[in-house]
Amino acid sequence: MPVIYRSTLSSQLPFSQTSRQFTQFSLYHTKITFSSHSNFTRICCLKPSIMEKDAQLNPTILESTEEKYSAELDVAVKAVQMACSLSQRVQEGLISKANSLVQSKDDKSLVTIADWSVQATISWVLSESFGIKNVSIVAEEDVEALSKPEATVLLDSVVQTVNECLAEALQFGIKGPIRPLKKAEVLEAIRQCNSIGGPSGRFWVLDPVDGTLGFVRGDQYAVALALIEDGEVVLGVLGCPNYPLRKEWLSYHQRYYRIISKLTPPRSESWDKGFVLYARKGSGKSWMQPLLPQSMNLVELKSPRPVYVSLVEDPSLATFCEPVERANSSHSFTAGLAHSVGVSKEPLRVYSMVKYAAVARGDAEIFMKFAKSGYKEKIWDHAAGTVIIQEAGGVVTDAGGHPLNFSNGIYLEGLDRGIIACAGVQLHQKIIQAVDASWDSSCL
Ligand SMILES: Nc1ncnc2c1ncn2[C@@H]1O[C@H](COP(=O)(O)OS(=O)(=O)O)[C@@H](OP(=O)(O)O)[C@H]1O
Ligand SMILES: [Mg+2]
Ligand SMILES: [Mg+2]
Ligand SMILES: [Mg+2]
Repeated sequence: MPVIYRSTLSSQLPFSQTSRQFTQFSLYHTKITFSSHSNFTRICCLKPSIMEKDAQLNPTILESTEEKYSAELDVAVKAVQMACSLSQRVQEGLISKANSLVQSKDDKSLVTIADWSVQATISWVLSESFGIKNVSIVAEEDVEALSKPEATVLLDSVVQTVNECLAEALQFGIKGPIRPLKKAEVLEAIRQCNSIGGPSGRFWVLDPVDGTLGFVRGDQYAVALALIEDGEVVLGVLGCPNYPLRKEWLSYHQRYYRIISKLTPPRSESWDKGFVLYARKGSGKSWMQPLLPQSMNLVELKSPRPVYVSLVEDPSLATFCEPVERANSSHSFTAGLAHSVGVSKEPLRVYSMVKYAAVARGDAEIFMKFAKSGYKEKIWDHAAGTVIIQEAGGVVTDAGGHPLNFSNGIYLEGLDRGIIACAGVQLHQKIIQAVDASWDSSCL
């Protein structure tokens, strides 16, 4: 049973919260053995510089994580499975018809019927499952553009897409509505995601389609849902419908989607393309579940399996990933960092939080994002990915080495320069040092 232990030696350990993290620590130092007994945990350390002698941990069991949030996680995974199915269908339509149901927002970014439809669907499922009064959601999209008189066709498409998805809810283990939702109900479900987050209480964070640019280009995108309680991300669920079976295909971009969709009918088999990753804070594990193929129901789905970050520590063997668009992150700055720490492989440029998935699954060792000065990162672009990488054994901080702050509204307030996620502490430290060494001479 995963149990959180608080170590009396926490000041001496880089990781001190979970058994998985101890195991991770042991992998770096290979001199620690970890054993757990019924009421105490013992660490045997053969490296005197870390610990003088065998040591016992404080046996206080802070909390059994098995039960907490299990209902929320169950519903969240099912809701993201539904959202992946919905967005796959919309993406297939967009690509085959060069559809006009893509809009530009005021900030010139894109929004599609999938963004609104996923937001409405997940909002509806959460409210139905936990009661509308108990659900507070921070999410990316609003109803402004959809509510305009000239947006009737757009709204009709969203309503139809939501209802098609909810009609299949039972297949995903969710009770659907007794009749199709009306326009006003769909708008209300989207509008209800108007929480502004904050330091206390519980709220969900949703990016219905992360990487909308990748989505409209037939490429990678993600559906990201997280639960935050008292400022901490406690659950993360990340649907990656186009994540390929072979990691090398991640860099094929749209070509991959076109080739694969010709070779195999979409959603024909488990594990051929796409999955949902999820993690619960403190559990020490991140899990991967295949997407639910059409015509299969939940009980037939293959069991989830755990994922772990890569054990590669040597920068020359490491792969780093970053946003595709230069406008979203400085490619030249990260190229300089990579060079200075000895990363020689080509960067893996992929849309969306699929980059977090790549690190969590061990397909890449580093993710870096350095947005232009003045841009404020939103919590929904990072919450789910952060907890999933951490529980898979990795490290996620800002460029000053501080944890990301999800407790201050919709932005990652106080973010120091950029975001650095790594499979291991050593790579992470090297990059943080490289940022410090080169920041003043950068133009960021
Ligand atoms: N100027 C600027 N700088 C940095 N980041 C920005 C910027 N503008 C937008 N965004 C946010 O980036 C999200 C997409 O990030 P990606 O990593 O997918 O970028 S990229 O498309 O691969 O370049 C994207 O998420 P989605 O809108 O959900 O796609 C935005 O929240
Ligand atoms: Mg967007
Ligand atoms: Mg996003
Ligand atoms: Mg989005």
